Amino acid sequence: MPSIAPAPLPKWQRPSKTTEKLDWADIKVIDLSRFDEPGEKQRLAEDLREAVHKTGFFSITGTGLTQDEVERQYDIGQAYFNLPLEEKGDPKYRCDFAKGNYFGYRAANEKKIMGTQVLDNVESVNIPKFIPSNEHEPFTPFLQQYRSEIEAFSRRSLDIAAKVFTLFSIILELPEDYFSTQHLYRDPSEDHLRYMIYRPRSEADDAKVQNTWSRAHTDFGSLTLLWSQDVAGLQLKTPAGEWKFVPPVDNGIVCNVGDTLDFWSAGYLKSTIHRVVRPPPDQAHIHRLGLFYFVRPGNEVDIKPAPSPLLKRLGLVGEDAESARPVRGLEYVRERVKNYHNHNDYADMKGKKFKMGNLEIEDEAA
Ligand SMILES: O=C(O)CCC(=O)C(=O)O
Ligand SMILES: [Fe+2]
Repeated sequence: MPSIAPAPLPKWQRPSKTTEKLDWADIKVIDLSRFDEPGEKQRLAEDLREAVHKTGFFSITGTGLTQDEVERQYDIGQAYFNLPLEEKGDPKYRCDFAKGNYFGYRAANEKKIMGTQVLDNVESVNIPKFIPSNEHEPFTPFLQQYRSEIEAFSRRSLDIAAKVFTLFSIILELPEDYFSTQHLYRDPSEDHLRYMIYRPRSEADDAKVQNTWSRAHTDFGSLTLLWSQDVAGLQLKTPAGEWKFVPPVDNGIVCNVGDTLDFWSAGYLKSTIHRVVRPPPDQAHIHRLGLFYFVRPGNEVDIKPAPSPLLKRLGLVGEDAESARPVRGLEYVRERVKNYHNHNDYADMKGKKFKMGNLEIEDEAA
């Protein structure tokens, strides 16, 4: 097939940071630039321990990605969302929520929020890993033009995540590759690179839904990489139950632990509740474009507490942890996506739990 040069794209403009005084979370920043030097991994793991145990949110810098490489992904995302709805919303390329399949396009304005008439304002597209088992998953022709650079970025994202998994393994006193080998690029999983945009609503509509742009939730997989977002809105819930804004970190990536890693570590690595609210007044008009990589567990991987000496000493896993009938990676993620998205109303889930086999997670603690 002759290669066709991709259409040139308008540059995405990074929005200015807010000048409002917000209640920011204290986020640990881990610099990965010396990751491969002797003793460095161990030092970084120690530095990270408290943050992952308390909230599971932290930032990484020194990832090897340049600003230009990252912004190119925003250019592609912006151009994609500017397509007419008939094109990006073609049913062939949409998420199939009835099956819990999150690959493809999720349209805005199709679901109501918290029982009101106010509509969901989020559009996203989830791009699966570029491996043979995903050949028939949705990947729209527009994005296909940029396939080689999207694929390169997707692969590098998981390479970065693998470094974080190494730190988690060290923290739990497991072999260094314990988690990274359960999240290999070549193995089928629900991993995806995501472009996501929130469309501003009127102040009056936002007020009807308590300013909710994305309701409180935990992430469904193992680890989320969220490229530094200058439009404030993401908030995490602290162990004391307070909502705090997650601060941007220049040329950094905010990371947060998801449900499956929380289960895998018997709750030692925290999958913390977070949400997105209407941005502060100086940013509330901005179309809030975001870039993410969601790492999910391998489809066939057993989600059960790891045989970690630390977790055993803490009494978090018993010696017999190996015998319970575990839930598998694909099973958990598909069921969780279905439960979350396959309906017409993003209701308030305060106090509700999601259960699957021996796994249970609170969507939002009361
Ligand atoms: O848009 C954001 O800042 C966070 C979105 C999020 O939490 C998610 O998509 O899981
Ligand atoms: Fe999330």
